[in-house]
Amino acid sequence: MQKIDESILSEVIQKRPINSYKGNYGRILIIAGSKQFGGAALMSTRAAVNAGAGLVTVATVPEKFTALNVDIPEAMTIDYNNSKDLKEAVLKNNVIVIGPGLGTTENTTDLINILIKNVDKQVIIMDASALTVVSEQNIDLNLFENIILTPHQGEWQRLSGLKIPDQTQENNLKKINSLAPNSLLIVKKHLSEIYYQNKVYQLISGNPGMATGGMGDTLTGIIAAFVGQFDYSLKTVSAALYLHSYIADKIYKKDYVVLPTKLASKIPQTMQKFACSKK
Ligand SMILES: NC(=O)C1=CN([C@@H]2O[C@H](COP(=O)(O)OP(=O)(O)OC[C@H]3O[C@@H](n4cnc5c(N)ncnc54)[C@H](O)[C@@H]3O)[C@@H](O)[C@H]2O)[C@@H](O)CC1
Ligand SMILES: Nc1ncnc2c1ncn2[C@@H]1O[C@H](COP(=O)(O)OP(=O)(O)O)[C@@H](O)[C@H]1O
Ligand SMILES: [Mg+2]
Repeated sequence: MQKIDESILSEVIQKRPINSYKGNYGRILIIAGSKQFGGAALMSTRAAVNAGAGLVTVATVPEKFTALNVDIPEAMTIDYNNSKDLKEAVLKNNVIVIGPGLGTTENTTDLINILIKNVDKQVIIMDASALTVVSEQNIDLNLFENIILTPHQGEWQRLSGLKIPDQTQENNLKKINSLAPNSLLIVKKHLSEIYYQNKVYQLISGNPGMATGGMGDTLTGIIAAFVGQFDYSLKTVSAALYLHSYIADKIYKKDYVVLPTKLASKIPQTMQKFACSKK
């Protein structure tokens, strides 16, 4: 089993070419949030914008537009219950996050079905409520050509049927190979693991200060921005996962709890540090 360490950051994070423009850095659609869980959409979006995504659109409930526009004016907003707008956004964007804060209502099932009908080669990052609904409704994950799954251990238990003590690397590998062999799976926990193409990779950073609501939502935004700017590969996703915990570890040296909003605020300076450290 390979470890994911700091060297991945300078390997993946690139200095920007002088004549580049926002269109070079990914079009990200984040389908997230609900009346109850607006913060999840905000935290995912903030992380995507701060991690350098070129253009970010959030599909959410209109009640959250003002909060989003005030907190993250860089992002655009659409109503996910307007299926025409959502369909257009799915077609237009190349990386799509679905799940944070959606809740497990029929509405979330409808959103997943719209995605299934309209998606082609876009990279899907499926998290949180979308994973729970997929487990409950037995939705076939193989309908997505490029999919990254980011369950925590509770969500992975629902998806895989494996109880937490049984979530060994061997069992997880077997399960993902039968559920969605072409996916990239991140099982989030202390020392998160990536399962990809029949191999396991383990993160060697992170801390218990990260055990706070919104930390996973923030990760989805970072992964989306990285895939949008760099490429869809194991290395890129590993770098996104590492950056998240790397910044959290720096904050944890001084702060008892690692606030997701604080973590997000430190993404641009940390990325610049690794981009500039390249020879
Ligand atoms: N501010 C916000 O709007 C927030 C919204 N959130 C949203 O709330 C919805 C429910 O997500 P939750 O994850 O809270 O609830 P879930 O019900 O999906 O997961 C929690 C369950 O999983 C179990 N569990 C086992 N191992 C776990 C682990 N390592 N980490 C977390 N849980 C573990 C817990 O005991 C509990 O039974 C999602 O849509 C999520 O995105 C959360 O992200 C928190 C912040
Ligand atoms: N004790 C811990 N050690 C290391 N990382 C942790 C710890 N607790 C939580 N994390 C990390 O924080 C994130 C939590 O994700 P998640 O449970 O989905 O949060 P939320 O849904 O509230 O946004 C994951 O990346 C997980 O690995
Ligand atoms: Mg989560």
